Amino acid sequence: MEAGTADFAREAESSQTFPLAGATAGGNEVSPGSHLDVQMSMQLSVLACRSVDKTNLSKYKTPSQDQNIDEMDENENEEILKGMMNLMSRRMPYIKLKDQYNVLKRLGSGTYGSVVLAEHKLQGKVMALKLMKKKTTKKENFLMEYCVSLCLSSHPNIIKTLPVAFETDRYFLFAQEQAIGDLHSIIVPQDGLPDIIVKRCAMQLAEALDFMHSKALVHRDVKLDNILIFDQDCHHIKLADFGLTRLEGFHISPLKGTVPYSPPELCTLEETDTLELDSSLDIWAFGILLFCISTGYFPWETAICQDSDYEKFVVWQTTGNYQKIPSEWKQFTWRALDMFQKLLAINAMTRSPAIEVQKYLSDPWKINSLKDNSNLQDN
Ligand SMILES: Nc1ncnc2c1ncn2[C@@H]1O[C@H](COP(=O)(O)OP(=O)(O)OP(=O)(O)O)[C@@H](O)[C@H]1O
Repeated sequence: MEAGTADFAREAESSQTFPLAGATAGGNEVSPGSHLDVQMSMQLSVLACRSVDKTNLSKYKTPSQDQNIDEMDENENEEILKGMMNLMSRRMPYIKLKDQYNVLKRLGSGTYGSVVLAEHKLQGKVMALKLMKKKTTKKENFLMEYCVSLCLSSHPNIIKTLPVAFETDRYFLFAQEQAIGDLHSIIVPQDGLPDIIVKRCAMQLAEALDFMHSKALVHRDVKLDNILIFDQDCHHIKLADFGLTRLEGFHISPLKGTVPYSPPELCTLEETDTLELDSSLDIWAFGILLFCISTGYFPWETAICQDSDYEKFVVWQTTGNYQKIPSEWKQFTWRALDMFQKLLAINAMTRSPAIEVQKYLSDPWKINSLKDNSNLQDN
């Protein structure tokens, strides 16, 4: 069994235990209620199981096969996603929200809609419902986000999407487990979070990104608001919002995604040009996010040379001259700087995989945390 297949199989089992509104055992009908039937959940999960795992394939490939395997990988994943979206599209129930759910409160909102806490009236199950306005959301994009979220949700650091999706007059909706907030809400501006919490977040996010990237999926919107927390000390955090997620190789236009997190190759893209999507885009955003949670601010606004903060970073990187370290980077230890240089490599081809951060977890990252440690030892 390929890595990841067991997770998806577990997902298939767990979706059978999720309360099903009026589903007939083994039948195809979806009740006027909102839950997917058992067979539908199984089909989705089986399709997800077939997803090719790049890390596993690479064990068997010779260098001359590289290109073919990558193409096969992406094509197969695309077919799987299309299959899931087709199934979903044909089975998605149409309901009146108020008939089946009590909306308890708003949990958050974003560019494409809002997220509310809701209780299923019959089953009493409480869940987060993501609502996307039909006026501004193509059904295809909704289905893509839902299917990608469902495929990835077996990972412990990715938000769990429930087999519940439906439409109302005004919205497309799907359900997820409820978090207590997002990383943005706990960052202390201009100060950041303590080293120990930053490293906790780094480790969990690296695992989530590594999992996505092994399925040839690129998140494209890694940012503070999209990291959901389950406790104030970040012992348990999860990557969320797969609205922009696409397969590697997809062509993206300039300025999709959030600017301070965008890598130079995207910021400098001409209006009419496109960029072939690659996981290195998420790695850059991950590096920026780690800087943000460590310091409480962004290292620069936009990764273009007209931005003086970014320009100083480029000079330091291209000259390799440690005398040229910009002041805001001097608060980090040599080890942390080494890690940041790998995540924020200006040349996208040389950026490390997210999981590289694991090598740095036993070192202090902030210089003031070194002082704190020595004070602790002195006492
Ligand atoms: N499962 C959840 N539990 C608790 N809060 C959530 C959950 N999902 C989302 N939120 C909150 O709602 C906010 C918006 O959610 P989300 O990012 O999914 O919406 P969006 O419209 O896709 O946003 P964006 O503008 O980033 O594309 C999040 O930043 C978070 O604060």
